[in-house]
Amino acid sequence: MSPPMSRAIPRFSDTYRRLILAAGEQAPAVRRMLLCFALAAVAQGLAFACFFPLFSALLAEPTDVSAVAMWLLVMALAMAADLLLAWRGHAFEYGAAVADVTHDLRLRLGRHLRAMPMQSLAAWRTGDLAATLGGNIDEAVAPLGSLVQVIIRLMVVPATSILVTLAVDWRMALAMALIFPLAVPIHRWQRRASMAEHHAVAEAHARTNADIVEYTQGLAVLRSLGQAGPRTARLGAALAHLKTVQEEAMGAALLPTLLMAGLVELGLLVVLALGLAWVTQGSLSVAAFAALLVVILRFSEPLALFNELTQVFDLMESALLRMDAVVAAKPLPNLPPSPPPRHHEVRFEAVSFTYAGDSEPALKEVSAELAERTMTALVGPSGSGKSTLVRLLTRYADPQAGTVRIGGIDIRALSANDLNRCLSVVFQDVYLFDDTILENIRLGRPEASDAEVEAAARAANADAFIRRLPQGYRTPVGDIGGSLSGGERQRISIARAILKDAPIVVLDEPTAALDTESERAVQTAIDTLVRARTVIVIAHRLSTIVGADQILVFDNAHLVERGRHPDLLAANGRYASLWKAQQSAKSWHTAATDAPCPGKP
Ligand SMILES: Nc1ncnc2c1ncn2[C@@H]1O[C@H](COP(=O)(O)OP(=O)(O)OP(=O)(O)O)[C@@H](O)[C@H]1O
Repeated sequence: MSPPMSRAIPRFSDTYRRLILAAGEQAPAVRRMLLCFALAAVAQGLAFACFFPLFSALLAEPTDVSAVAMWLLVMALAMAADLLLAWRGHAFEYGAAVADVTHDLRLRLGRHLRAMPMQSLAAWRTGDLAATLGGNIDEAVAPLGSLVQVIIRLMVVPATSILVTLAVDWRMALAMALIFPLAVPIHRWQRRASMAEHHAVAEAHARTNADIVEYTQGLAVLRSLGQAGPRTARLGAALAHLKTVQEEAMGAALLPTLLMAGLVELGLLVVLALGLAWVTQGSLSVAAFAALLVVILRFSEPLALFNELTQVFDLMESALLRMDAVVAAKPLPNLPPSPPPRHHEVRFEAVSFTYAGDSEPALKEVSAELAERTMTALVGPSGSGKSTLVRLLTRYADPQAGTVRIGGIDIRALSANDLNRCLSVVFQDVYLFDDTILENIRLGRPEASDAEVEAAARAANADAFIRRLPQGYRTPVGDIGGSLSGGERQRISIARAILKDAPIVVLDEPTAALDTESERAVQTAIDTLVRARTVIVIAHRLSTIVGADQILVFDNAHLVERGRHPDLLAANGRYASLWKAQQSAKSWHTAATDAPCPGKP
């Protein structure tokens, strides 16, 4: 999904404001470009207006040669000014500025993504974000020069011509302006339809994009589950939806466009009829009428295309809106800054948290103290709030009530860098980037030397298998990604954490999905990582945490028990029943595997 967006017809002034915002540091250049286009259009309007005196001088008896020459000169000067100003405006488009705007915009949106709370980021699907950061930026910026120039011209040239004509003959000006009162509602109707369709097309695009990314990323899993076919059908449905929406969009825009073209033709006929009547009556000179026809023909044709042009404009608007939605996600508010903590015990003080959109809290008034250099295990049934507690420590989001402290300091007073330096998180799913193994480990501490990376890998029990890879540490993950086992990926992730050397380590049960042999190798790596650190481990298999200094037992968003393994067993409460359930499942499993296979002696 992506955040909702407004569907009102955008005013040109709104698009202008968004464009200037999107242009960032290049905003003055964009403003200059728009001004040049507007002035060029005024110059063109003035050039057209010269037809009236020019034709009058030309058709006078006898021909007023000096006046003809003068008006031709004025016309030529106005046209030269038009050309010069338009060229000046285009210099922006053809210069590096458009590339600069696009580049800056990507960087700025990237910075927003980094500062965006993880909870807001999680609301976007990956493909959706990729479409916004990739395609939408180009859609918003690329048409800037040519499109804006044409639209400005279409609005300013007729307006200027009409104003000048007003000074010559108010009836002709009125006749020329006849087209506009009817054109405005048709134009608004067309834009309303086109805006709705553009949103639908943009959403369908984003959905298809996200589906394609998900499909390709999950293809291995889908194949293993035999679901590649059914899922392809789902992707096919998304593509079919996109096609339908695109067809509808074209259909919806057609009628207003045809009406507009018809209206312009009708306006021409009316002006023609009126002009002829006035000429016959003798209240309008033939020269003025001829000039009127030239001018009106010159701008009526592009006016008929105005609707089609504004559709591209709406595409730009829709892209700008999607970027606005990224920018609208504000970073979490910080308290007045504090220096980094000097010790690293963790305290949760009456913390309550409800996810955006959920009605039930995920944590309710949880208070716990995790002493420095001790191991705390979080246990409890699925959905009881264990991961949420850890997320609050990483500032995935801030709790609605209560405080999280490291070394006595409210984490909202720590800079993102200081908080990040305090924490290493080892997840169950390890993400490896498309780079070498060496660089993947170096992510833990980018300034680490090769020797330090290798030392971390040795400590994480990963050195031996890395050296067996075709190019050792310099093997690109893309070449071997699929052939690394879960345990090997896990050890790369632990090597990262060892290299990072953060005082607090969070383990999201990294051995849960491993076979016994990999588990042993990873456990050795973990033992090195957690030495002399404050450790929080989310555990599903209670047998792995019997030695923990403290076990926090969660149930339905509440912290219901705490203590060491033997004490909790003796208390015979929630933990004891979880333990008994796991033990009996284990003995049932052993009994089942010990039993002879049916049909075998
Ligand atoms: N991103 C999210 N958006 C909305 N609700 C969420 C989100 N993540 C978790 N929840 C809800 O919050 C509650 C606590 O979830 P949490 O992941 O903290 O539980 P858990 O104990 O870690 O579960 P598990 O052992 O299955 O990982 C659950 O009801 C869950 O559905």
